[in-house]
Amino acid sequence: MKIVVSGFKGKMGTACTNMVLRQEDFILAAVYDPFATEKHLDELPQYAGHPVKVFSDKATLVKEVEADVWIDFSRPDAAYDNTRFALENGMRPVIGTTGFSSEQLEELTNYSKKLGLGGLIAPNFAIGAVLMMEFAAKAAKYFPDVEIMELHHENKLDAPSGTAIKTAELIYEVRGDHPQGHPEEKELIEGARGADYHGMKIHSVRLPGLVAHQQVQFGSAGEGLIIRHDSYDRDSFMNGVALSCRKVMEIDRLIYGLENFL
Ligand SMILES: NC(=O)C1=CN([C@@H]2O[C@H](COP(=O)(O)OP(=O)(O)OC[C@H]3O[C@@H](n4cnc5c(N)ncnc54)[C@H](OP(=O)(O)O)[C@@H]3O)[C@@H](O)[C@H]2O)C=CC1
Ligand SMILES: O=C(O)C1=N[C@H](C(=O)O)C[C@H](O)C1
Repeated sequence: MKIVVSGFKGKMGTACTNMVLRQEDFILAAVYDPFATEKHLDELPQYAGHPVKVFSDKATLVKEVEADVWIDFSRPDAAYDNTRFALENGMRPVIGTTGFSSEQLEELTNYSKKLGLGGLIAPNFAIGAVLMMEFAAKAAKYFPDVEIMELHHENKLDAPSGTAIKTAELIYEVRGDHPQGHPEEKELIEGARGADYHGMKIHSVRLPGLVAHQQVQFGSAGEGLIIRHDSYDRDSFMNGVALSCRKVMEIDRLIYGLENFL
């Protein structure tokens, strides 16, 4: 299977290129980044002995390279364009980049169906994070009062995280709208109670030293329940990305969420 890694210079892009090079049935056909130069390959030890084409221009890439899968870990503001581009050019998208609106997800899904091309957009590729979301949705049936705290490294561009949004969506499916806290509560400093998603609060923490962590905290009369997941290392996402590259070859439309492959 021939794979392009988009955003290859980044933290996740670097982990993905290493992962692709480690898999016997994967070929790293090309790497893409709008700001890349050949010099970047020389600087990256993981490419030693592997002739890989580097592109800073998508149009040139598709003229010179044929690939089955487009892995993308770039920026929230590039996620839609890159996914659309992959589909338009016959590459199955495996997208970890966050920041899609629900309208964009719907449009891309419809487009992939028209083309009959498989793909996946997943806000989190760590198996433990998928389980955390499923457990949280299950608990919400019995514990409708919940707050989500997501904690990430200080270079993260989007807040709340894609994982927190997906978790909130799953919980909303179970419990619906549910105002929380005192009806007369007032924020003395704006934002003190976090973001509000159908009554549930989402808090975003950004600190050096963190990777990706989320705590879903439930409260009920006289008891509490905390479901927590920690990614200590970006390797935590790689089994999910590798699995998804194989699975998108077997389906004929774009899907949202790694849980669909587990
Ligand atoms: N789904 C999941 O499991 C996970 C998702 N993520 C998501 O992946 C994304 C990337 O995260 P991370 O690797 O930490 O970020 P980084 O900032 O480390 O890497 C992003 C890279 O993308 C490059 N880039 C900028 N614009 C484009 C573009 N238009 N096309 C392709 N590449 C581009 C950047 O280049 P430059 O620096 O020169 O601008 C940078 O090298 C984020 O949205 C994050 O939330 C992260 C971890 C797990
Ligand atoms: O930016 C990150 O690092 C991560 N982004 C994803 C998200 O927004 O949920 C997945 C994971 O939390 C790491």
